[in-house]
Amino acid sequence: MTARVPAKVNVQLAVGGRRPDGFHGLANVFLAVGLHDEVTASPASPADGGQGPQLTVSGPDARHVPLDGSNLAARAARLLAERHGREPHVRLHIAKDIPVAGGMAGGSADAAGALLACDALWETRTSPDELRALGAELGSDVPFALVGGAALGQGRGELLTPLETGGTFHWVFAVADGGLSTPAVYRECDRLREAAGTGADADSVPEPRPSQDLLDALRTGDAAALAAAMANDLQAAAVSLRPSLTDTLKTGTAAGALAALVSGSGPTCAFLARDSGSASVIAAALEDSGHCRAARVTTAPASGATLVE
Ligand SMILES: C[C@](O)(CO)[C@H](O)COP(=O)(O)OP(=O)(O)OC[C@H]1O[C@@H](n2ccc(N)nc2=O)[C@H](O)[C@@H]1O
Ligand SMILES: Nc1ncnc2c1ncn2[C@@H]1O[C@H](COP(=O)(O)OP(=O)(O)OP(=O)(O)O)[C@@H](O)[C@H]1O
Repeated sequence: MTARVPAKVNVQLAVGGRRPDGFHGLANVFLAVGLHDEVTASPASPADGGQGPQLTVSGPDARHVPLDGSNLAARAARLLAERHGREPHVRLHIAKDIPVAGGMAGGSADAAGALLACDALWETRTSPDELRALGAELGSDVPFALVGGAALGQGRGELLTPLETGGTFHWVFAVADGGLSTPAVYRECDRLREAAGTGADADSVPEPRPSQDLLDALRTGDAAALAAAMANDLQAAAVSLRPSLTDTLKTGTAAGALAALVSGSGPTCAFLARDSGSASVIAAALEDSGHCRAARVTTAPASGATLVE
């Protein structure tokens, strides 16, 4: 059973104060984009070796993906098996195309794909609500990878409200050399807030809210209006940890992007383009500049995790 799962960009990431549990309250507007990982689950028996899922990974970034029990796809398979009182005997293969530690929720996509593919293989018939709840136990971005399209994530990002979208948005993603750690970027966001004297806790940071202009732009498919409303509260923290991102962002803007922003916790940078022609021009400029490892052109919205086999 193979599940195909999209990456995401956060067109708005409003970060509230740090909560007592260490997470941050969010108004997180997710948009699924057309870069995908595929997770294949096939039968395995204990005789094949090991107790838990047996994992293999292919793709250009495969060497950066952990193959031990910490892998989010393996954790997802174990969690689903435990919930259904069965052994997690399965072979999992991840065909990885989403940049690793890039702020595009690649690990979360693999967790969502493993939940869906194992549920089909094991015929455990888990409801979509229960799959999303299991996903939330694995990570804040996992429920969205199951749902796809566009959605507002509240709480720590796991409480989803689907959003309407009109038309197709054209994107370019500048993939950086090396990743950024999501917890480190949230910590840097707190540090910058404390250094600015505003405080970082939930009682000192205003409640994050989605922008109505942004939701309207998504609904009407108005790329220029979406560009004007996009914002990422983690961008300053990602740039503080990786100052060279400023050059990447400037390169895409100079090449005609309607807007440039860091994708989630970075370091991938996202550029919204007017149309597919403009996206190609932006991608070529980014590749020529040497400010990124690769530039990927794609469209949004994309569907959530889907079984393809
Ligand atoms: C940056 C985003 O990708 C935007 O969608 C997400 O907020 C991160 O989601 P994720 O990678 O699924 O993160 P999780 O695995 O849930 O949490 C990893 C770590 O990120 C930080 N974290 C995550 C989500 C959140 N709302 N507040 C946080 O402070 C915490 O330090 C947490 O221990
Ligand atoms: N299946 C997986 N694919 C990639 N990384 C994984 C996976 N499982 C665990 N990891 C670990 O998680 C870390 C973050 O990987 P991931 O690619 O999900 O980052 P990200 O895209 O920045 O996440 P997010 O956007 O959700 O914050 C990696 O450095 C790796 O150690």
